[in-house]
Amino acid sequence: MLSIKNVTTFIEGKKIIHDVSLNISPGEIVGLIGPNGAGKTTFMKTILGLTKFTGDISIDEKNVTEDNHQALRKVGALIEHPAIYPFLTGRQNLLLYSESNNDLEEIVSTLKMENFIDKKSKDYSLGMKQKLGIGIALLNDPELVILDEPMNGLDIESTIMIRDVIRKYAEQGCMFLISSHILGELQKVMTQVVLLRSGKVILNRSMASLNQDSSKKYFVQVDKENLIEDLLNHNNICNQRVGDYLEIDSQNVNLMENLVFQNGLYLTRLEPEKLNLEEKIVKILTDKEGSDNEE
Ligand SMILES: Nc1ncnc2c1ncn2[C@@H]1O[C@H](COP(=O)(O)OP(=O)(O)OP(=O)(O)O)[C@@H](O)[C@H]1O
Repeated sequence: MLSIKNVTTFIEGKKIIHDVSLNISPGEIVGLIGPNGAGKTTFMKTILGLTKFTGDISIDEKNVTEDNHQALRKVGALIEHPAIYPFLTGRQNLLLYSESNNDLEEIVSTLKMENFIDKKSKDYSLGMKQKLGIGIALLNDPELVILDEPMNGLDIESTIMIRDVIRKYAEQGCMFLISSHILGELQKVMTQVVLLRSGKVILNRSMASLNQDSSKKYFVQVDKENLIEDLLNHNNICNQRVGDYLEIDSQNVNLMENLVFQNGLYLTRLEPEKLNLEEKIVKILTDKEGSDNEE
């Protein structure tokens, strides 16, 4: 378990991360999102003991401090640019970190790197470097893997492959913290979403609960459109016209259905509101902006 309690990070005396708390359990894939400059990379670096911070960070109850990285023994990371020696081959780069040859070979094959792994990495494309960087992060059976924008430079085939690899490792209990600007991509793998803004966590939710949330409102349409609004108003059911349908709260759906039935109307549409993740995030950020301005 990764446990982060009240962590505040300073860079050059400036507070970049503000009092963040977060837990990640084995098998969880946490997506870290937020606007440019929100502090995602800094937060990841802090977990890796690379910045000054106050608060507590522990991995399996071992504390991470700026000068004691023992707790990070089972942590793999790819932050910003992969740390690759350009005049070594990909395999030689992996060998610098690897504790087991079998594991190394498996990673080369899982990440489909056979056709370039024995060439000098100075000649690699962006995508090849990225795959090698992810390979280094996955070496030695890690308990936690931290990936900053892992899909950078990857083609569609490689993106799908990396997604499958992340899922496979998570199924075996590995924890992931992954940042990405491509929300749709993260959405396909993450089990929990953390939204950072100005160094503060403004959302930390499981994807399951976030998806449930979107069903708070329902769209309703009936055959005799002119009657339904009056019927709902008469029975104190709050509703709002949006184009050619009405929007009502989910707790009023049963009542509305009974009224429609009792009054001989026919429901032609009843659907939960489904915002996509991007719309939800924009809405959360805009709402937060509004409440900040009121403060
Ligand atoms: N070495 C540094 N010196 C000074 N300020 C820094 C340094 N590193 C980061 N910052 C500041 O910290 C804030 C957060 O930066 P960070 O790179 O963590 O954000 P981010 O969410 O990863 O951004 P992006 O999505 O653009 O990559 C920014 O205001 C940035 O200017």
